[in-house]
Amino acid sequence: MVAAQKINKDLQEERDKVTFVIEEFAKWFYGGPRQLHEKRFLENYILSDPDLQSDVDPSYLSHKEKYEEAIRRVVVILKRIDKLQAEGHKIDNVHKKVLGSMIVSNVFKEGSPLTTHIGMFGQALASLGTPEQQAEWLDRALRCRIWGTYVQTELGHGTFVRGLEVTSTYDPKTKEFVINSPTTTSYKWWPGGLAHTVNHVVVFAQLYSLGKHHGIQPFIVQVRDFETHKPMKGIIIGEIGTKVGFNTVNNGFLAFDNVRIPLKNMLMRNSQVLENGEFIKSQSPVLNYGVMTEVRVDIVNGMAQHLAKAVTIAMRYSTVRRQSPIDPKLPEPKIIEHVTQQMKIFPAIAKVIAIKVAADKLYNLYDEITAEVKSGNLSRLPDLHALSCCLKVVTTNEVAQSVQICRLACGGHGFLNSSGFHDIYGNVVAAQHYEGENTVLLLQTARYLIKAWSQVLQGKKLTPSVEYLSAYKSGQLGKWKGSPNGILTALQAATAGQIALAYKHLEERKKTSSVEVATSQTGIELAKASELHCQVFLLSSLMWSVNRAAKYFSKALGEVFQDILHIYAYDLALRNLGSMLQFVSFSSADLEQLQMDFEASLKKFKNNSIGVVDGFDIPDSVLGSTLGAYDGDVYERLLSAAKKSPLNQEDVNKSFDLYLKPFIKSNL
Ligand SMILES: CCCCCCCC/C=C\CCCCCCCC(=O)SCCNC(=O)CCNC(=O)[C@H](O)C(C)(C)COP(=O)(O)OP(=O)(O)OC[C@H]1O[C@@H](n2cnc3c(N)ncnc32)[C@H](O)[C@@H]1OP(=O)(O)O
Ligand SMILES: Cc1cc2nc3c(=O)[nH]c(=O)nc-3n(C[C@H](O)[C@H](O)[C@H](O)COP(=O)(O)OP(=O)(O)OC[C@H]3O[C@@H](n4cnc5c(N)ncnc54)[C@H](O)[C@@H]3O)c2cc1C
Repeated sequence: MVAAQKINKDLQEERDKVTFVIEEFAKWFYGGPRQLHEKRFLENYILSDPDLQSDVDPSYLSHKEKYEEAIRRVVVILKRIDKLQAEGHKIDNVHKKVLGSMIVSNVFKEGSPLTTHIGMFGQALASLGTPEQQAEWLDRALRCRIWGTYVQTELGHGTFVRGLEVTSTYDPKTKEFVINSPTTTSYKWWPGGLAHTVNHVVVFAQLYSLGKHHGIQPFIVQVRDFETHKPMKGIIIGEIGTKVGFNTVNNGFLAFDNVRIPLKNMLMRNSQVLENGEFIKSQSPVLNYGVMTEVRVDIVNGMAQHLAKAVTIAMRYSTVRRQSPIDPKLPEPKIIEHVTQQMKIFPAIAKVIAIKVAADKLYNLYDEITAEVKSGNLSRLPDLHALSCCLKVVTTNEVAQSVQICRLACGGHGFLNSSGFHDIYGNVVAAQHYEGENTVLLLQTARYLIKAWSQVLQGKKLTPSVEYLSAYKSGQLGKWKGSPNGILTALQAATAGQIALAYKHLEERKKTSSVEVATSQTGIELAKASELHCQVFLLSSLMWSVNRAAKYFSKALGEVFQDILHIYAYDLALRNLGSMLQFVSFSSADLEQLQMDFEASLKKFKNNSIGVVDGFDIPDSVLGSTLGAYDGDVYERLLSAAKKSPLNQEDVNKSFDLYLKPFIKSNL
């Protein structure tokens, strides 16, 4: 990988201790040798374009310049993909594999204006459009010849989709829909790329036909002219301003002043409007929510990758950095020798793997269930919805927290933009807001859990992800054992106990209130239950995967997986003691032992920790960090990045002559 590179001595010393073959781990992490090879090929091919080698650090640019530079880079990459295809390389879905992945995360540190085109517009056409509509728009969209975005949220409503205000009224005389934004709160607000980038949108609006209301439906609208890129007639469009992160995503607003579109522009795979205005209902209104589910699944996978970047930086830096003698007779140690440093970083490494494994399982479930839905069987859609909602929430929350911990683990230097943490953090916390607010999504999962508990009470059989509720009801859970398996059982007991309590309080409240009010009043307990249920899923998926690894991988790698499982399980148990204590009996000796086991697991993993982050296989060109580069040349990189600051391009800044000097003189 880096044969010619001079590696920092301390880093090399730690790498020499690694007991497993890193390449074997990397192949597993990327889903197999072919996938790893393809990822590396694309990274090299795309990122080696000379036009991406510019010395411009976008963090020093103005808001407007940042956007313009982002669009320049988008086009460089699109041309590179065209070149790749012209040279005969056949890679399925190559635009998504490049522009919707970590490969470009250092090119677009604050997000890409094409992310929602890649991640949502195409999906909306594919899952909501008819074959004729796909023939008209999908291929051009996939080849990036038209650019679009997913326009749902309004100033006044994001969560409660049924409350959206934009209307689409069918006019049978002209066979057109008239799209209109009746109020200020009906301005569409937030969609990525909407402001100045896209020329098409899939917009969600309240459909009216022949005087009747037919709920929220999707429509495709051209918002900018192909030649001039000026807004089309009746389109009011712009940007919403700077944000905590995501500043090159070009999030926009949009209002419609009686914009007319032809009948064929309603995406009619599910519901339809006929020429005479007659409305044909879809099998289920939630079919229009499919794109959101797909993105929630993508987010879970994305979170593993963002955290992989953060832990790679923190781990390599902690190996290179030396500070504060532990034994006064010895030199200052690598900071990773401090056990508290291990406590910060190793559980975060374990989380990357747990989240990756959960994302893989969720992808499989998604593929299975969407195939069933396509053939008209919607019976397992609630399983997918419940799992994708809580995983989106818990992984974005956990990764946001862990990225912070990794940043703090790098001391002062972690606060520099050049460390890379700031941009990772901005991208991660954005995902706590978008694609369904986190509390709201937990409450969606809770609806499913309450139904499952009611089935348990009726003695019915449950789907595998909630089967543990039956085991709890029949008294099989609740005894503490300090192994990962015992921790899983204790967490299952805590979750089932929490669901049972929420159910009981819900039933009590239903005696005096409607079911909706009672559910709202029980929200705190319901959200807690969902969060715990998700932790059960994460731990059980990791256990399943680690046990499987024992069969398929070398003994050395199998042992590393076991170490990771132990760290993950102990850390999770320590963080959830409060919830477990309510439903599981512990002695104080049990808790003391748990703490000891956690500390021992950190120690055991230590020699392989650097190997695992190397196995995440993130090249420097993707990592983009002064602290985390493969060679560990931290201090030279920090200095050379600082020298690039525009303020350092001159000895004296003009503010001296303008302000400081006159002030000093006037006080003489
Ligand atoms: C460069 C590096 C890249 C790396 C990659 C990183 C990965 C990232 C990938 C990509 C990045 C993309 C970048 C940004 C994208 C952001 C995009 C957006 O934000 S688009 C807007 C999202 N908006 C929401 O999510 C609204 C949230 N609200 C809702 O979903 C609904 O309105 C909800 C569920 C809260 C309430 O809906 P009700 O009021 O209409 O319906 P009710 O009555 O509650 O539910 C009816 C039934 O339908 C089920 N349901 C609801 N949603 C469902 C669904 N999606 N699937 C199946 N069932 C669903 C419910 O559970 C309920 O079922 P029962 O009655 O309990 O049986
Ligand atoms: C970076 C970013 C990118 C985005 N990209 C897009 C995009 O491309 N396309 C698009 O259409 N949208 C996009 N959005 C919008 C996003 O999906 C919504 O902002 C998000 O779904 C949250 O909805 P909201 O803003 O209405 O929050 P609100 O619902 O107003 O949330 C505010 C508070 O109210 C609480 N609350 C609301 N309802 C309930 C309830 N039922 N029970 C309990 N508590 C409740 C929430 O928990 C929260 O604490 C984006 C947003 C961001 C931040």
